[in-house]
Amino acid sequence: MPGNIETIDFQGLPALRLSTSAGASAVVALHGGQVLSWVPARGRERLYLSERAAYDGASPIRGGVPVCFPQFSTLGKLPRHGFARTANWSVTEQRTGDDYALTTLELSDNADTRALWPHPFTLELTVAIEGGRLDLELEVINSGHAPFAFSGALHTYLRVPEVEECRLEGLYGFEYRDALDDNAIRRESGDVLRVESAIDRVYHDVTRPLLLREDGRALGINADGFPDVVVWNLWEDGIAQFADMAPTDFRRMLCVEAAAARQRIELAAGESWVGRQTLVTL
Ligand SMILES: O=P(O)(O)OC[C@H]1O[C@H](O)[C@H](O)[C@@H](O)[C@@H]1O
Repeated sequence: MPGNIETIDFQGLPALRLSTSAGASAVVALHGGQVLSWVPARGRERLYLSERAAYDGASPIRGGVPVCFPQFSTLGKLPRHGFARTANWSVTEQRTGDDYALTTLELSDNADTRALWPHPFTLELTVAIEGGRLDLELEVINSGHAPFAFSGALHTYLRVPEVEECRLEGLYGFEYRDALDDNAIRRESGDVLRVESAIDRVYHDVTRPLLLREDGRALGINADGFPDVVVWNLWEDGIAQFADMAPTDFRRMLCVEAAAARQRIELAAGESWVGRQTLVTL
């Protein structure tokens, strides 16, 4: 039996469900072009999706993999994380094979995006599942006649059994900006990052794949094109300020984001840029 892709209704929003013969699956909402679920073959859900997430078709959905574009966080004048995560994307490709399923969603400039950001562009997000692997590829195309610059991220919310038991490896020696310490620039001194309090850091120019070890299992996290890695968890006091997350959910999630957050990426007219994030169960 080959892989399968079906159109579904997810909490009232149109979405695609991808599945493979080995039992892997993913759900991708057209709202935001957002992956909401990923279950690897012989595994369990690996993405955090809040039970209190809003599905009103206008708000960002809390969890999964929001696409932040053309602005990461508040690094500019646009709404936080830009407009791609609240825009309606369309499906341009669906492909399945014996052991994989793949879809591409697209978002191009329109009156709403041009009112906020005056540039012609196309975004293509390709989501592919195969065995224990999720591949996300974001292509940014400058379809206009002038250069533009953007920042952004694949804002991946990983579901973890207990955040304090997790160990994130691979960040040793990299410089980071600490948003919770007046944006101080520091250098990671530990081989292993343990999250035991609120964290909001942008690690710069990370050139190694990361490994998230949890109780008895591990996830490889690799990025390409995106220079930075954001690690984010609100912890107890922080999450209390968020209406769309349950108070104890800080224990169930850890954002490890593939990002272009330190410097904007310049894209000449007619040029394109590609960034990827791959998650692999180990
Ligand atoms: O609440 P949101 O707009 O989705 O942003 C959620 C978070 O995204 C990133 O990880 C930023 O580093 C955080 O500072 C921000 O709070």
